[in-house]
Amino acid sequence: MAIRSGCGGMHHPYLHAYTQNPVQWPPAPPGRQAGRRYVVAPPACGPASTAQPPPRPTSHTAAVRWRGTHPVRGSGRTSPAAAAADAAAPTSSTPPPPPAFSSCCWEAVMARAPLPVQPVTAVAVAAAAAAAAAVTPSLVGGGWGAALAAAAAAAALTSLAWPRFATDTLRLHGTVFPSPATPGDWPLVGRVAGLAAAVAARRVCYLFADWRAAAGAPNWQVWMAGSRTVFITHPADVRHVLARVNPPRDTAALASLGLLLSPRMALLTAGDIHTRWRRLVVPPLNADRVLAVAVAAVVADVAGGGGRLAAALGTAADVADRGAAAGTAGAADAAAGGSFCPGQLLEWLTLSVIHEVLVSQPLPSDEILDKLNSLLPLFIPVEMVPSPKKLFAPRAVGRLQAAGAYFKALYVRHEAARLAAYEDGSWKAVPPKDILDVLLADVDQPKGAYRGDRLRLAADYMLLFMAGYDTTAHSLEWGILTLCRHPEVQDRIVDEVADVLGCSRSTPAAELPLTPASLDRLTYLQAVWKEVLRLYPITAAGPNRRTQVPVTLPSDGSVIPAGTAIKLSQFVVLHDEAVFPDAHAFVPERWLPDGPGGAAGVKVASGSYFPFGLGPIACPGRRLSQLEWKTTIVCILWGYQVRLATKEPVRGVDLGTFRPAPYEVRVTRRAGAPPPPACA
Ligand code: HEM
Repeated sequence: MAIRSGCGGMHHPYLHAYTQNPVQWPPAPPGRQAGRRYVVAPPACGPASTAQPPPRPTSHTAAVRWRGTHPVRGSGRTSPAAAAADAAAPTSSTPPPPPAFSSCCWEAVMARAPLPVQPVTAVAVAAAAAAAAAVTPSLVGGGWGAALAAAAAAAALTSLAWPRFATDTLRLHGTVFPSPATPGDWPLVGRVAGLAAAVAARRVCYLFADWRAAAGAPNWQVWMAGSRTVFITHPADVRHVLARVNPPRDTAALASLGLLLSPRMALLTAGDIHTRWRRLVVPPLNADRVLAVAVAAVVADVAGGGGRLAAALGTAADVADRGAAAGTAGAADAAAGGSFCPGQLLEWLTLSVIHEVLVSQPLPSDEILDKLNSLLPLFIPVEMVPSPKKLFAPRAVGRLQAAGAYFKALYVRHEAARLAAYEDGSWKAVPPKDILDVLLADVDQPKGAYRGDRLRLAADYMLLFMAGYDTTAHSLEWGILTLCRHPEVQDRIVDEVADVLGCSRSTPAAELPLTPASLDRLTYLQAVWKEVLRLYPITAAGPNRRTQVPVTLPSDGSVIPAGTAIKLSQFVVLHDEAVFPDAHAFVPERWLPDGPGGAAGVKVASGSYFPFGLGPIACPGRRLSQLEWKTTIVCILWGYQVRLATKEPVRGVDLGTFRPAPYEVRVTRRAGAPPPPACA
């Protein structure tokens, strides 16, 4: 049965989609869609390239010490199981046989040998500048000065106009994809203004969904200041590009991260250096003992005597109890502290967990959280200004660098303390107990991931803090919000915990037998987690990559030439009606074999599910985040029922990570729940 989200009238169509009236995707163009499945229409003019780019080399997993303790997923290689799953992917996504070459059209010829954009552009720009310099003095008088000014102006205009003309009109660079026919496209700068407005309004992922609707095709293109971005949202193409071709991330689109400490931060690197880093870090991040530490840290905060979230829940429930006894439940409760905003508490929780995982210590204060939170609003504006960014946004860059220096100092402190502990014997380096042990064991190894580069190591240390906290916190915010709207799902989760883990309702939440293995047995909870992340993917705008070789898309043989920026919008794919029937409704059952689509439906949905990315450089924190989410939800629901206290509709906010606008929850003690722990 489909369960619909229940928050009232919102403004944007895609926000509105989460209300009682889910909107349908606009129909796919003829030939692209049949029933629920994509079918491939033979191209009118067959593209030429039959050659697939060679798969990128994938890494081999696992530092020896951790072998056997981590799942293959995210370890940096494509496992045989993953390859088999890929091979068995639904028919909608199986690459069709390559179309035969037809010499009838120019595009097909160029698809076969797409010209690299930059050299052609450089020649056009130089020619325009030379012509302007030669002609201007004789036309308007003046000497070298006028000639130089004219050359510069001609070069600037040509570098904006030529790539678009060459690609869209002359068709020099592979397939021309449809462009969204929405207002806001200016001839020279393309959709820069529209994007800037969406950034300012924090609705970038919704803009991409608008573009998808306007383009009328799953893959489309937009121009921004002389460069083309191809958006790929056809599920088969997404899988092909991420899991098989695996182009590197578009470092130009992530340059602000490199300003923090080092442009050699793992997220910005590719090839061997990145492979070595993944081999070092991914296995321990997914090792059972590290995951068990994470689960225990969550239980301590949500259900333990001294936890912040536990305290907030307990206080709010006490107020509700008193209000109920005095007959004043409602606004009076809220005024008396009977409701709270979970956002900050969840960020504290997830940062505490990653702190434990990294350095085996509880988070000492709010300082690191404040530093990280102050960074996020800086990234997008710095990203939007041209390079050199220091020139165009000196203050924001200065603040980014100051934050980088803070994290470098933090790493240096942690390293010094750990080395001292090794020295005085209070901490054993072998076997490694946390990520800091793993990093320190490697840093000076001549064949290791870092080879003495401590600045890079500090940058990656910071990356783990950054990537590991707000993503999971927002997934929990979305989860709690969704559960507030669906009390019946709350009850079903509690029943499942009691049944599957064999727990009596009088067991305190802190004593539930929660481990990575036991949480894996909660299949309904798993379905709820997946569905929340489908409806609200945290990196909603999606991974961005840049092709290094020409890529032929399996859906229709379109060719994306080397050097093209591509975006794979999770928000669009994960709301695609062709793959997820009733895509804007909350339907956890779609992930259960006995749900509405049956086992086949689960298979189709799974084939297009990628909130953590896909392929060799997908998110290595998926499992950690999943366990944090499940543990938090179980610990909350075991003791309490949650309700939304905020009356207004809760909007989605895309600030690089996609989160709900702050909202308040009210909690009441669940009937039969054991008394809360005494506060430490
Ligand atoms: C709901 C939670 C999370 C979501 C939705 C998420 C999503 C993602 C996505 C989409 C990527 C990029 C994949 C690509 O480019 O194809 C990524 C990368 C990454 N994530 Fe996560 N993530 C989450 C939690 C975490 C956690 C808890 C950690 C903890 C360590 C983490 C660490 C990383 C790192 C280090 C990378 C870069 C990987 C690389 O460069 O190879 N993430 N994540």
